[in-house]
Amino acid sequence: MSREQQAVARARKAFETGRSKSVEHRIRQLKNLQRLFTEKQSVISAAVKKDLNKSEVGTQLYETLGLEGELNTAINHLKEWAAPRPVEKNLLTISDTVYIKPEPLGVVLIIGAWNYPWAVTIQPLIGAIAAGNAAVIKPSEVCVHTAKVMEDLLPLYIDKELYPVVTGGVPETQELLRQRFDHIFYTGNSVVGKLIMEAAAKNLTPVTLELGGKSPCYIDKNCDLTIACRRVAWGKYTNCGQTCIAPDYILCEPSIQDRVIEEVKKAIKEFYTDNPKTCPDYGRIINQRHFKRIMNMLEGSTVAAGGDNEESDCYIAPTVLRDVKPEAKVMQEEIFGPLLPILSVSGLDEAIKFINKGEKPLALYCFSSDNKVINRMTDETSSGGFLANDCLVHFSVGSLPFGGVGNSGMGCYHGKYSFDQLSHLRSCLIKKLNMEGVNSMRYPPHTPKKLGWARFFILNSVDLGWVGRMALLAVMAVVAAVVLQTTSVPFKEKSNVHFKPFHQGDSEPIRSASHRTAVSAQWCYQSQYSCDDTCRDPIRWAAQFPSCGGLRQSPINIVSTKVHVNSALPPFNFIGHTNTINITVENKGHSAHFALPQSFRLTGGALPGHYRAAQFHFHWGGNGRPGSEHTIDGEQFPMELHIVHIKEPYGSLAEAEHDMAGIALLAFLFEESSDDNPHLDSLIASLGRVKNNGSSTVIPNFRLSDIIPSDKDLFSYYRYVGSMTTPGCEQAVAWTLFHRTLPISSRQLDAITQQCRFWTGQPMTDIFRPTQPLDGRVVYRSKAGAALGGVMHWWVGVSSVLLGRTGLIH
Ligand SMILES: NC(=O)c1ccc[n+]([C@@H]2O[C@H](COP(=O)([O-])OP(=O)(O)OC[C@H]3O[C@@H](n4cnc5c(N)ncnc54)[C@H](O)[C@@H]3O)[C@@H](O)[C@H]2O)c1
Ligand SMILES: CCCCCCCCCCCCC/C=C/C=O
Repeated sequence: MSREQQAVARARKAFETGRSKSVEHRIRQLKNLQRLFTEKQSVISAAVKKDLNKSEVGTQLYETLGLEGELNTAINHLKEWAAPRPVEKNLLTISDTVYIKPEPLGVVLIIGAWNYPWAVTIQPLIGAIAAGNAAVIKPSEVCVHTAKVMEDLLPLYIDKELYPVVTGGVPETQELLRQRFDHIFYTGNSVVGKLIMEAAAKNLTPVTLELGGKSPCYIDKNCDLTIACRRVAWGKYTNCGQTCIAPDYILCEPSIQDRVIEEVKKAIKEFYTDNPKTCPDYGRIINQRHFKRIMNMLEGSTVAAGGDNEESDCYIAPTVLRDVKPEAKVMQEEIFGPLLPILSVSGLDEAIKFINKGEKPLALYCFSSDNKVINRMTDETSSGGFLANDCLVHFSVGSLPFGGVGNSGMGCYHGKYSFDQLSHLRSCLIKKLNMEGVNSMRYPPHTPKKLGWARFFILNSVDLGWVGRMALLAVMAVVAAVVLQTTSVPFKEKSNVHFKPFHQGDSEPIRSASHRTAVSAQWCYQSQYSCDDTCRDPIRWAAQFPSCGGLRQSPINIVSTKVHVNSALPPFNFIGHTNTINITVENKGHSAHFALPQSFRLTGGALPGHYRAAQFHFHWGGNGRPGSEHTIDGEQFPMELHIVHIKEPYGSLAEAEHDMAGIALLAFLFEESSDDNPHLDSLIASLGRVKNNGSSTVIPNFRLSDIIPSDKDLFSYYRYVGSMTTPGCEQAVAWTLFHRTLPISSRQLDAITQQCRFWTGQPMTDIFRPTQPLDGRVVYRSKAGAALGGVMHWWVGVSSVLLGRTGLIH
């Protein structure tokens, strides 16, 4: 048996013991890797210095810092990633337990490249360990010193049977490729990528190919060229251009070429001094083969800056090439070195055409102050990743999938994507041996009538929460009976089927804090949108947050003559609202949130369960403009208060979002009064203390009952099912909009709207989402004196209306 065969066989045997599957074992191994990076930083850096002349700080900044971040994320989220993931169901599966169970694939082969030898080898390993696999690690032999350090150090920290390191070059890798793996994760060039895929095909082994290619960089004349060129120079010359996502070449109009050259030259000097050769932050070409390859590319091009080189030292200065033609040698393959060609294009149209003529790149960069240019570039091209006005940094955002498309690769990783990429996402459906009547529609003899029912059951997905599900089960039992009446298949079911919801914890992933931050950093209100700002305003939320384009979106315009009066909407019962407490208010970047304790609770109001308060916030306009989210008969009110409650036992919005009534939102509209509303004074004052995104303060001795009327006085309200009004627009909200308005003076309104700033620094005004289509939903209005007994009836009604949109139930 060859050394490679032995390593694979040992890893397989270790995998078969089952120990890699235990979440505790995975976390322990990841923590051991954390320890390695804490304890052996200097050994790691010394080897990388010898291989690529990277400084110790450079190695930390570009390689190990990212790994430490990935380790933290994996350790903190592993339980949630590995937990079963409940999915939406259709009516046929409503009483089943339907979920995705991530499971390990088996033994993964990781083949690393030399340019960021730690980042591209250990980052997939983190994913492989997190997903419960065994992994054979093959570092690049080109990075001689680093490969040796990996071979020596990894077995000292992690389970060496499960995760063996196999060193060697082409023959050793090919021997490994003759073994059977459950996944091959390769990083390197596209030519070898094809060989890897060919070898994998023999065993139908899935592959992830992290390849490279020529990543274009368009610089629009409409932008700050000093900043753009500094960022491009950083992206290009870091690691001497040997970065998979380095901007390969610049496309710009001829009129700005000279300025671009001057600005890039200035940045080179700023980063690497007048003599980059002696600068500790400027690297070297990995070996003489690559040195020669890069130098050959200069043939036929005009050097505008740099060009110095020394073969014995593998040194090539940061170099800029001007007036480069598409036929030039340097444009025929990925440069992977410190040459920066500039090609002339007549404008955006030609740049897009040029990019689309080439292979789909790993990264595409566009520098412009004009959102239209950036939008056209994203809309009309394709690439693994897209960055506007910066380079490289998307690699460090763990919530973004990193990977290529077409010739630049397949599959993706980083953060949870690494976990998913190296897991099998197994579909599970656990049915009970009852409710056979419902199945009769699929059993022969097949009839058009049964097909009609089958269409209804299959084409409707449901997301109704517990009470809704119970109601639908009742509907289904009736349907089953109807189907049976016409088919004479024996129906032996009891209609009181017990549905077992997931337990909190093993149910769904809690959305991570980093994810929420990423979400909040990208979207904006209409008032923030301007030519200079690239944020995503409400009409474009859905492009990034698909739920925002759903059919149950909020806010809405309520047409008072079209609401359905419903006597099954009883009053609420507020618990804790009269308590005096200290509350924290925080500027969240889009609005200010006033945190409420979970001891504040809500029942009644025909809500399907008990709810715990989470926070309240306001939506306002600015400069005398109204700012409510909901409108009544087209009228927008000065301000709107939302009190957010989460259904028990959910602990967060993420947990509640799959339940149609997982969130109960109480909304109050404000009307302008001539006198101040004294109860708002402390809130208004607190906003003055949280002017900027992220700032917070405490309001002492606060009582919610001071700003809203008591539950006894709140029997009159509108109810409909909708969504959160900010991204991700989760369609999980039972909305209650009270008839009773709250007073606020114009002076107070001005004070509120003039104090805070958005995350972008602009004044926080007009923070409301425009009203959304009703899309067939019904708005109900409560009728005073209703009885609690109608709750179930009411939710069945809501369900039927939603389902009735198909025309099958009325
Ligand atoms: N997408 C990414 O994340 C990423 C990251 C780094 C590098 N890259 C790309 O990788 C390329 C540079 O890396 P490289 O390919 O020079 O690295 P490399 O020479 O280190 O090769 C990569 C791996 O492939 C193995 N290998 C080489 N030839 C082989 C063969 N004939 N059969 C089997 N295995 C073989 C090597 O042993 C090595 O482990 C560039 O194109 C760059 O863009 C991509
Ligand atoms: C505040 C400092 C942020 C630094 C972020 C740097 C991210 C750059 C990542 C460079 C790429 C590293 C891995 C490259 C793989 C492909 O070759």
